[in-house]
Amino acid sequence: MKNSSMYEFAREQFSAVGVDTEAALEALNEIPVSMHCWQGDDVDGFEAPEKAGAGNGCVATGNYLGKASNPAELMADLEQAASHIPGPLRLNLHANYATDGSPLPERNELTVENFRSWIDWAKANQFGIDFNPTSFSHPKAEDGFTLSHKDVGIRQFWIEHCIASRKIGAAIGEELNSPVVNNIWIPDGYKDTPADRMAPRVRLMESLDAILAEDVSKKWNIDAVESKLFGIGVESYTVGSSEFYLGYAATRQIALCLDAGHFHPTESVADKISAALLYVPELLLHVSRGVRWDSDHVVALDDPTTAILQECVSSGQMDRIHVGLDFFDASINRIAAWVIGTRNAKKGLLKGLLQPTKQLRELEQAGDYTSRLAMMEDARSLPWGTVWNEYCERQQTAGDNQWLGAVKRYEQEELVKR
Ligand SMILES: C[C@H](O)[C@H](O)[C@@H](O)C(=O)CO
Ligand SMILES: [Mn+2]
Repeated sequence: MKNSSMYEFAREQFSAVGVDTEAALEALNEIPVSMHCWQGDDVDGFEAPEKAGAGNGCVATGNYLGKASNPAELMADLEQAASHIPGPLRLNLHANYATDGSPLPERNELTVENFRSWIDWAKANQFGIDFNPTSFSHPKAEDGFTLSHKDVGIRQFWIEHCIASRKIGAAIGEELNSPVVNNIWIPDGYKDTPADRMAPRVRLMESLDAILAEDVSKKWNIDAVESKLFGIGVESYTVGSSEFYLGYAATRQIALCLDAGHFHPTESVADKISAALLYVPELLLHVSRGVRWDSDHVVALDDPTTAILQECVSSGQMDRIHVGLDFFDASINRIAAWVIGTRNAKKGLLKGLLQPTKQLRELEQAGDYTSRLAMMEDARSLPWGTVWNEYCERQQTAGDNQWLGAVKRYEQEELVKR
């Protein structure tokens, strides 16, 4: 049976529970997903090799062939991945991926011109760009402290880097006519029990205030802050904890980043969305998959991930939520990792858009929880996969089970040469 006939049948089934699949497909096409550049090279970046790894708060494990090691390779790999992903995409760029300038300036002196090739690439490929200061993998982050460092000189260096990143974000946003989400994540914390939990947090708060004090266009640069529960070597105390950043983002009215891997494994990140949005203007999601810990596995279409993405759309707050990805798996083909994870994020959004939300809310309002559960559970077996394949077809992108061959060919033709 052709997918188009199957789609007509699926459309009727959704329509029977009050869901308009055409409206869902239109809405899906309005939600960009920000693909992170760092899946392509295990978070290495393009700076001097001696910097890579120093004070690195991110661990990619595996040694799959074909890692990108220069801008041309990373851009080609991104294009290969994007060709198998339907709908709008953005590029989530880290400051240590600066391409232009020889030698590259220190991080606190970076300017938009150091990212000129990325801007040209984004224009050519119709991507928006998001940005991140890189406060790790650097000699000044070697002891694991940056914006909360007790040394005022080191703190100042990272403050200047974050200010430079905000200016870069605003300039890119204006040039691409698409605001840049600029997300601050720092690795700061202690392996062992601290004697003073307050002082580093006061320093972090003051550093962030100094960063935000710089007048940068709010129209083109959206500031976000990302919390974390713990990291390898930072098991006992993270300066930028969830409570710290929720309070900070709420009081400074900036965006809060929720990384799905940065909470206790039994916490529901989906449940945090509506609560946080009462107090912060916007959210950035780092869609990721923690396996036992913040392992940054490729996004799967598992229940917790689906719940997060469903909640984004069913909350009716999608215009205040930015969807970004954050995983890095070096044990499998890196391009396939991007394709699988990004398609899954989009599938989760589609599943949310295909939920009979209005009807479920009416049942809830009427106190008919039996029917609410029955409808919610029956909705799970509606043929959303057929609607997804219709979307892929309309976007001239391969449907499920049809894209991997091209990625394997690219591996044989390009990646093996590296
Ligand atoms: C590379 C990213 O900035 C990083 O993954 C950060 O977002 C994070 O989640 C660190 O655990
Ligand atoms: Mn993250």
